[in-house]
Amino acid sequence: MIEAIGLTKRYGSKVAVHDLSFTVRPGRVTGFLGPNGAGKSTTMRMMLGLDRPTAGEVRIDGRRYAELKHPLRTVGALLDAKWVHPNRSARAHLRWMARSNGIPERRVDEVLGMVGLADVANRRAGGFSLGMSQRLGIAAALLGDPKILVFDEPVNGLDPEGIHWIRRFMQGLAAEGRTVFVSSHLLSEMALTAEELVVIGRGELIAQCSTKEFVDNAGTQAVLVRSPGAAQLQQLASDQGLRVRSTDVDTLLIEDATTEQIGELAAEHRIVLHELTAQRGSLEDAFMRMTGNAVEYHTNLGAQATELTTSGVAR
Ligand SMILES: Nc1ncnc2c1ncn2[C@@H]1O[C@H](COP(=O)(O)OP(=O)(O)OP(=O)(O)O)[C@@H](O)[C@H]1O
Repeated sequence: MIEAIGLTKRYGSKVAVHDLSFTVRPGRVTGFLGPNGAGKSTTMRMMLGLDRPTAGEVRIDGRRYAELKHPLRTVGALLDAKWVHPNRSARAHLRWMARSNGIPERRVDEVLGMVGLADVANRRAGGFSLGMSQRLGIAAALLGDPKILVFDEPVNGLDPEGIHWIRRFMQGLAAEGRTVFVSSHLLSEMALTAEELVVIGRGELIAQCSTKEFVDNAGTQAVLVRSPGAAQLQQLASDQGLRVRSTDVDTLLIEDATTEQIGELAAEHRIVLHELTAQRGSLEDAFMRMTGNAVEYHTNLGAQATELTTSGVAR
């Protein structure tokens, strides 16, 4: 389990992370979601003892990183896939890491097999594609067989096959009972990968909840209606305070409404409907609205939900 408690990081006057508290539990993939610059990498670096918090702390199975007796056996991380000596082979790179951390060398071939790099184990890591480098980074994270894994944007720049592989691999690690914490700036990606989400914007917590709950709330709801009585229905819906756009003579788009609501309104006034369809706005657009600046967004997502003020600062 990973616990962030009141985590804050300032770089001079820049506040990268502010009073961030959340919990990451084992047995599922938890997505760490936020737009570029939201503070995900900074938070992950603090988790791994690579950056010192200005305030607050991170506990890994109840301890600070610096207190862990065998860090690599407790928590494995992929932060920067290109962090290898370019002239070393994949196997030599992992052997060097294993040796310096008291991990038996036989584990090297095990992890190379797990990530599908056994056939290229003796090739120069500097010549690896991004996808292969990511696999090597994951192999390094797995060397100590840790129960906790932290991956920073592992699918960035990968082709669909690479993305699919990493997604399935992370889900497999979680299914073994491990704690898997993975960052991304794409809600659509996290919706397919993670069961639980920690969402941040401008260094502050926006929500911690299940992915389903977040996605259900993130998409804007609208109802598309096609009807010979569109004009009358437009008037009725407007009278109820709904925002209605007419997209064609017989077609309306009614925002923040449900199909039940519009269907019943039409029935009450004996208006014939030819189509009644629920429409979802783009998930990414909704996500940017929720995490970006200059938005007023009220959410009741999860226990730790916060409310964004017009300046985008959570309170
Ligand atoms: N060493 C540093 N010195 C000054 N500012 C920094 C430093 N590291 C990060 N920042 C700033 O802190 C903020 C958070 O950055 P961070 O890299 O953690 O965000 P992120 O969510 O991981 O985004 P990205 O996906 O773009 O890396 C950004 O505004 C960034 O410019």
